[in-house]
Amino acid sequence: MASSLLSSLRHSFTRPFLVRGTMSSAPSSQMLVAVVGVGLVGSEFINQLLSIPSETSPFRLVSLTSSTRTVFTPNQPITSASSWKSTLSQATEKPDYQKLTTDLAKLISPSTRVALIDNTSSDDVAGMYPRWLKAGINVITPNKKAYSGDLGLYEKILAASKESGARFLNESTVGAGLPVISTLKELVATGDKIKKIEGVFSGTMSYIFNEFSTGAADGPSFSSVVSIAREKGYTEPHPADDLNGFDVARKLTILCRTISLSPSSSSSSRTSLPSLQSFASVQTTSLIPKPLEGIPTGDEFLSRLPEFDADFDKMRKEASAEGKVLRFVGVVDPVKGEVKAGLEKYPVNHPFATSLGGSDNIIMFHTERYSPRPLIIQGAGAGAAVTAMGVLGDLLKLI
Ligand SMILES: NC(=O)C1=CN([C@@H]2O[C@H](COP(=O)(O)OP(=O)(O)OC[C@H]3O[C@@H](n4cnc5c(N)ncnc54)[C@H](OP(=O)(O)O)[C@@H]3O)[C@@H](O)[C@H]2O)C=CC1
Ligand SMILES: N[C@@H](CC=O)C(=O)O
Ligand code: NA
Repeated sequence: MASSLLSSLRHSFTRPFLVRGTMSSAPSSQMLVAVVGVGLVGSEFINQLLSIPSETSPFRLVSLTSSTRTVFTPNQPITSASSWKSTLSQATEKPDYQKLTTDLAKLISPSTRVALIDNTSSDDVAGMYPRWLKAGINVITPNKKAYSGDLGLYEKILAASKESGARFLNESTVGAGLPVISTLKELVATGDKIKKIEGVFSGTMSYIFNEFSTGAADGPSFSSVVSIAREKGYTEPHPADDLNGFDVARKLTILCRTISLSPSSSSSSRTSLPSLQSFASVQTTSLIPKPLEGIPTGDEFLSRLPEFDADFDKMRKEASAEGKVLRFVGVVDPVKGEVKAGLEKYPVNHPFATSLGGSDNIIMFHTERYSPRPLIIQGAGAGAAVTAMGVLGDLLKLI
């Protein structure tokens, strides 16, 4: 998608340009890109970005920051997918977000814009968004922390973006690369009324229950499928952040706030949604056994999870005896004023039982226009490739 869109832009962009005294052949209007967080999604994003041919790309990768190191090279953009890791690992500078803000802001000009991509799950990095936006730096992220956290931070983000005109885009925060946020924005911006959004919003929970609860009374142990979900890169850095339902609660909060964002969204759908102070206001059922609450590392958590396999096995057997499967679902219901996330039982012939595989998400938008049959979006909802694609898709929206 990236290269065909970009090749159509070739003629309008390709002209010589000057960055701090360096001449090179590249687009006249350019977007300088700084990446913070080079884990699973971050690394894949960088590789996808660098796979766009540099002659046609309006993007220049000028900064990389991990949790321990940072590089800032506006005069010599990073172009090599095979060497960026060693460039960063040899860097001696420590991350300094105040300095990065100042350095990036200095690069902004009528022909040069800047986008910062946050591929961490850090609250501290999310807390920087208002400052970055105020400085005119566009922010793109799959990190749910800012948009689902404290309402005060979210309001500061909206205000900073309005003040400077810099944009914040977060498609990959819900359904990874699936077009969930953009679809919802278009529904409400064109005047449709959201009656209910329901679905399976967690790739991890989807994978776990697709494998664990198939309708049969027996199957693999709960702890074993959780470990595989982690190995496949679906879980949050700490898998308990998925199993406690908070990841789904965060996604539901983002959907609620996205509905409220549009000035043309109907007053009825806006006012009947509860005003969420944060994702913690969502009615959520946790799957974490009480004795495992608060375990600081994912490794320790997973090593103790087998102690509770028998409890999960009992739930599977009960569902099977009723001819049902277990699925972890989320609901945003502006009509009832309800937002909730929890484990439910569904008949074995229900779409949540028959049509999902792997890390699939399924999201059903019941709206005034899409009624009685909902608009349905389905596909992989976690994993580095699809998440990074959603982030790169957002970056492409800026040009
Ligand atoms: N994986 C998926 O399927 C999806 C992920 N997401 C979101 O994408 C984001 C990244 O996920 P993922 O790549 O899987 O997670 P990873 O744990 O693989 O990567 C996160 C990276 O962020 C780095 N990091 C943490 N704090 C900081 C900091 N203060 N400054 C710079 N770097 C920092 C970590 O470094 P270190 O290891 O050194 O701590 C780590 O490399 C998360 O917010 C996640 O919720 C969204 C949709 C799907
Ligand atoms: N851990 C999350 C990753 C994407 O948001 C999930 O499993 O859905
Ligand atoms: Na998405």
